[in-house]
Amino acid sequence: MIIIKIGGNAIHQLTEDFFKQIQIWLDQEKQIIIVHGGGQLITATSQFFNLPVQKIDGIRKTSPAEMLLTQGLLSNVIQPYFAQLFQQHGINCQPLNFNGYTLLQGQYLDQSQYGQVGQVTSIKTQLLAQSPTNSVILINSLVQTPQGQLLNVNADQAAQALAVLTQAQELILLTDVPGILVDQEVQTQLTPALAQQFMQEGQITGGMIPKIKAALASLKDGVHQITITDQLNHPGTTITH
Ligand SMILES: Nc1ncnc2c1ncn2[C@@H]1O[C@H](COP(=O)(O)OP(=O)(O)O)[C@@H](O)[C@H]1O
Ligand SMILES: CC(=O)N[C@@H](CCC(=O)OP(=O)(O)O)C(=O)O
Repeated sequence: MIIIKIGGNAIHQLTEDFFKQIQIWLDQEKQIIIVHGGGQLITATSQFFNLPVQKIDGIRKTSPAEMLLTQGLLSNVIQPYFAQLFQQHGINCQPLNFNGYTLLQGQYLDQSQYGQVGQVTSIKTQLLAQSPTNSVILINSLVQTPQGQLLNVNADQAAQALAVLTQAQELILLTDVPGILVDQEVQTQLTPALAQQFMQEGQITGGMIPKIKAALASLKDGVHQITITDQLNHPGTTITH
């Protein structure tokens, strides 16, 4: 099992090599789940509609109006766009939480602080078992509570939870930078202690914070290979003990 999270900013930089690598892994009978983001489009659309945009350490504070917009964009705009991209490259793709058909189940993270924001608590494993082989599973980061309420989850956190719950071999966070940069240099390897230090010193900020936290939590919970990079064939930053 390989979990690949593709950030909203990384959507536009997927290369032919990316799709070739995915097909190679599928041919090797690896199961691949892609978790896509879309934060950039959510922010731009919110601003267009004069909805306040507030992020706390990279997590979007989500009002009920913002939740509707987020759900619409992730499920009806970004996910179909991704599905089409895969199909155009000849890769079978199974969207698994498209309009209420959710793989991820969850609960509120902290409603008083973040509003309609969730965290993943479990996955519907029977949906995974039913999905066809030789096909990429494509999901967004919305979760459904036991009461049926949809909540917004940061896509890095969703990918981390999924990696841990599926005991994935590898978690790859694809973003718009070639790795963790410190003094403009990519850190090829980062230990948890160094990562904490760089966050405390303010060398790692904004959207990189949920990525680092997701990487550290995955490492602690048994995911052995965790990479933050901009391309599958670039080494990026490996998070390791
Ligand atoms: N130390 C750092 N190294 C690299 N990027 C960083 C660092 N600190 C903050 N960032 C920011 O994190 C961004 C990636 O997070 P984000 O914009 O949320 O991407 P994504 O949409 O892929 O999740 C980078 O574009 C960069 O602006
Ligand atoms: C709660 C929360 O922060 N949800 C994220 C979900 C999308 C996301 O994480 O997209 P990127 O990976 O492109 O940043 C958001 O609303 O932006």
